[in-house]
Amino acid sequence: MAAQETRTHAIDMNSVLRGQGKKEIPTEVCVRVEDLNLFYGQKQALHNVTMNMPKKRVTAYIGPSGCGKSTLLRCINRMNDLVDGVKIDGKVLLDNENIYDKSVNVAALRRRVGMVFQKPNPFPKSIFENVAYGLRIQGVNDKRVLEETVENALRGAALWDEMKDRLNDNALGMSGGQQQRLVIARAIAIEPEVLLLDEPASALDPISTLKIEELINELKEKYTIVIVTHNMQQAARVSDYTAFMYMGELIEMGTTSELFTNPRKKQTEDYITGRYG
Ligand SMILES: Nc1ncnc2c1ncn2[C@@H]1O[C@H](COP(=O)(O)OP(=O)(O)OP(=O)(O)O)[C@@H](O)[C@H]1O
Repeated sequence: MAAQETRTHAIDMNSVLRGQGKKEIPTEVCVRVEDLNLFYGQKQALHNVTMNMPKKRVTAYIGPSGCGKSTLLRCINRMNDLVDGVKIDGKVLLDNENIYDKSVNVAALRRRVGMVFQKPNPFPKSIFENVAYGLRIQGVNDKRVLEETVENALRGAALWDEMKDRLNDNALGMSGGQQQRLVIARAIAIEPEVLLLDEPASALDPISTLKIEELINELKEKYTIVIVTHNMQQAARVSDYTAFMYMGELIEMGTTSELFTNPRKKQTEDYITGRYG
């Protein structure tokens, strides 16, 4: 696997990520977006977006407010289906299967593609029950299985040591940063393949932000992560690949180091050098 990945980088990772230059999908691509257009009523919010998101890597979406980052992110677990008047054409392939096919079970899809929002949204339940929630709705009630899963998920979200003696406390009593890690624990408890993070640290203080960033770095060993961020330093710190969007279009995507040090498009350069946005 590692050798294969290295080879693909050598081919030209930029063209592979944009879905150009190669007809077949490289095996390590987890999510591929293909000719995606999205309309909110009459307003087109995404224009012909094509990109690949590699498996077990972090891909960041950056771009000015309103450019379509969250809209694109929400296409990956069909959250936009919940918005009235949305029309989507094109494909989003998860492990080569189009998640917009009629046969797809959306609830099952959302188990494979977990999502964490800008504001932590724990349920008004105990810490334990927040993390066990996904299993409970799948009908799992075995105490041992639940305890094991909750512990593993809290460890995975770097919360176990802080919370192991407070599992029965109400989650709403946790700090914002702890709540955000709890929500991540809730998402990983059901072992998704992909984690979508929509500005997960923007409501947090710098120390909690750092913890989330460290966590993202650990989580990518197991999950494919896609993160929307307003913060370019954060994208540079946490992501392997960065996609720059502008007015609903994907302008450029590449490895994070290339995009920030050697952007190919003037619009990208203007944005990362602070000339607009
Ligand atoms: N539910 C909705 N109904 C109608 N228009 C929407 C809806 N959600 C987003 N939009 C519009 O789609 C465009 C893209 O919005 P989106 O939230 O995806 O951008 P963004 O890049 O994530 O912005 P921000 O960085 O400010 O969160 C914007 O013009 C926005 O007003």
